[in-house]
Amino acid sequence: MDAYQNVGIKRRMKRFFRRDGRALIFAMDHGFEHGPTDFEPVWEHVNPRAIIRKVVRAGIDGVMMLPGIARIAGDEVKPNVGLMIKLTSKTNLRPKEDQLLQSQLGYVEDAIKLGADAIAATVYWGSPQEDVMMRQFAEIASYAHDLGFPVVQFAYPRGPYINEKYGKKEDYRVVMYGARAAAESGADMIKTYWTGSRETFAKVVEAAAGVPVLLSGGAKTENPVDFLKVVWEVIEAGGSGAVVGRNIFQRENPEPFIKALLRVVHRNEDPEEAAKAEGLL
Ligand SMILES: O=C(COP(=O)(O)O)[C@@H](O)[C@H](O)[C@H](O)COP(=O)(O)O
Repeated sequence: MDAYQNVGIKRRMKRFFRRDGRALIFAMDHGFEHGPTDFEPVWEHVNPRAIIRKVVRAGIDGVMMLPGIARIAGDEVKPNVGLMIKLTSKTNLRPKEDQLLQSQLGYVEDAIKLGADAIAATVYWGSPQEDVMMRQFAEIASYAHDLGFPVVQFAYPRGPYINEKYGKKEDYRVVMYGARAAAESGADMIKTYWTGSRETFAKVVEAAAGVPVLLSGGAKTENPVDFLKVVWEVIEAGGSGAVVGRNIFQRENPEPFIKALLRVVHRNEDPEEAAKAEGLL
């Protein structure tokens, strides 16, 4: 028989993942992490209620946010949608030498009070401050797991030695290393970078040894089909879905785009066909 905690973790994972084991999650921590200028392309989306209402209406599986946004607008995340609360971040205003650190800005108890179904934290693998983030993640994960909550790691390889050794942080060997480190440190879900091809992303998924791997969206693509194609490759590679921010809230009309993404994630639809079906082409 499972321990109580395991039952809670499994049950809460299902708040995000459908029966096919995949999820499309909306990310909305940018006002803090990048600054409100990220919302300038469609300024009405600076209002968390306005954008969350749209993504929920479009059928999103989960929403990720920091505790303060959950306090302001968490009630827009309807009970059938998973709520992921992230407890670490940094501002873009920090001096450059401190940009490779995510600090803890909230507590597991508060995320639970706010109705979280999962708790998230970032680790910049390869950062000179990797040690701090590893400990932060360990503390958050240990406590959340004790209480039956799944923990999501944003496993982002970033640091000077990575650039020196591999040239870029998206090199599949680096992303694969971060995903493996996330799995070995006890994550229940992993969010990481696109590696540029289905073959290399498949290796990232394998390195994660059964822990679901989700794509971290990245900058908005001008042509929506370009992003749908990346998500399609992620799914074909065995990825479990995507966590998407700018590609959603920087679009004037995000609802048909989300519906097209859901077609790709949950129905393996061809990206162009999905875009056509939702009137994007
Ligand atoms: O990790 C984040 C930002 O990462 P970054 O430092 O911009 O690479 C998250 O805060 C975002 O929520 C995540 O990147 C998903 O949003 P998009 O990248 O799709 O906008």
